[in-house]
Amino acid sequence: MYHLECIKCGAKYGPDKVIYTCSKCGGLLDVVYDYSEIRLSREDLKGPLSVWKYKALLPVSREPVTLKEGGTPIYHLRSIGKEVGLREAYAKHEGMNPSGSFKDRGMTVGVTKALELGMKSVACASTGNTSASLAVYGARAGIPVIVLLPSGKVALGKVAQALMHGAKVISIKGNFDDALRLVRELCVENGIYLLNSINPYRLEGQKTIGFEIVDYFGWEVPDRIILPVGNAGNITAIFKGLSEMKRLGIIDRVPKMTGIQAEGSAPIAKAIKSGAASIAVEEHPETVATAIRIGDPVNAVKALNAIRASGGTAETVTDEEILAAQKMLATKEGIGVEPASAASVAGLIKLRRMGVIEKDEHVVCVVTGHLLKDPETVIKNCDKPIEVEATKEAIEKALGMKPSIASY
Ligand SMILES: Cc1ncc(COP(=O)(O)O)c(C=O)c1O
Repeated sequence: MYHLECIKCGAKYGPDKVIYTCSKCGGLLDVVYDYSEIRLSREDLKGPLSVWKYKALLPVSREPVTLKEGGTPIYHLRSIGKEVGLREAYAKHEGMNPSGSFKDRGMTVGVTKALELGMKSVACASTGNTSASLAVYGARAGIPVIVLLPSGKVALGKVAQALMHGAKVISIKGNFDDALRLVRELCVENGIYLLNSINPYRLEGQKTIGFEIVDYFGWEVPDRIILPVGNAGNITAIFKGLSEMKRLGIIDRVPKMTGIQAEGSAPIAKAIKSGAASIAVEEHPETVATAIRIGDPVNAVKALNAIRASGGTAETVTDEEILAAQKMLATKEGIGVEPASAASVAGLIKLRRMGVIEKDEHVVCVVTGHLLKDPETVIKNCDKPIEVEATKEAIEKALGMKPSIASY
């Protein structure tokens, strides 16, 4: 059994209530299980990785709306690790989920919950990936999807997905924070189910990233998990899930949760660095990593706690560092990710060079979305294809080769 609980005033709500924040104090809600009832051991968790493998710690009872999400690969970062002097550096590639980002973990649970609650339509505001994922899972479930996007600031692949999977796409003349404020009002006033990460059920799905990481390493807990941070749902979710596993005796500690933000959009990193109790909202967030272009992260309170309680940290990286890390991952490791995802690896490089990450640490970077999500940024930052006549000689010349014998 489980209920919803306000993290601020402790008010409790039944699992069937459609509610996103505490109606008494406005605080964020958590899904809280009756942990004494959950019998779960390492023995019960044998078999391949997937979101629904961890059903005992997920808050739905009906058949899930699923596209076989989760089970994403973990890669050893041999070249990057060598370059920064870190043997145990890994990347978990969440771009290998059905819609190409980690959001699918939240949506398989969130959309299933929407059906369980009898909701007839779903909506979200999005920097792109949430909308793509919700469109996919709404289509799978057969319910209408509405998405609000900040006009001109969403990567092309993500808009294409939302459109093709049949969502009603509204582009607003404002930023993500405006879109989220508006969609919250829209949902509450019109009985539409809100599936942004303020919805605690969505975060339950996302916590399975952490489960899969410790499961993959044979329940050996990495020293640190590094994530890009936007609305701060993911870092919060992974911390919650791993804290639950610790409570159940499946693991013995929780990794240092480490959040990376783009320099122009960094309210959480700034609060961590200054020791402030709460964030100062960034009115005009800006970064090439549009997925994390968020000035007023809705899960800030939870994220600050996750970082501090785990002994982690937060850091900023420049757009140049993000794009350089994206290129390094692509060309030196064969791992294709979108800019926001590369922020975690840019953060790894920076924190290692600063000496914050020690050389014998075991570190996992979560790379959150696939390279093809944002083709425009790639095209802007790579050499253009070389156009030549359709002859072997022209190709050889373009490749700087000596003309072959046959052409004499
Ligand atoms: C690719 C990618 N990385 C990171 C994030 C940030 O995740 P969160 O909002 O949970 O901090 C997002 C959010 O949209 C994203 O799409």
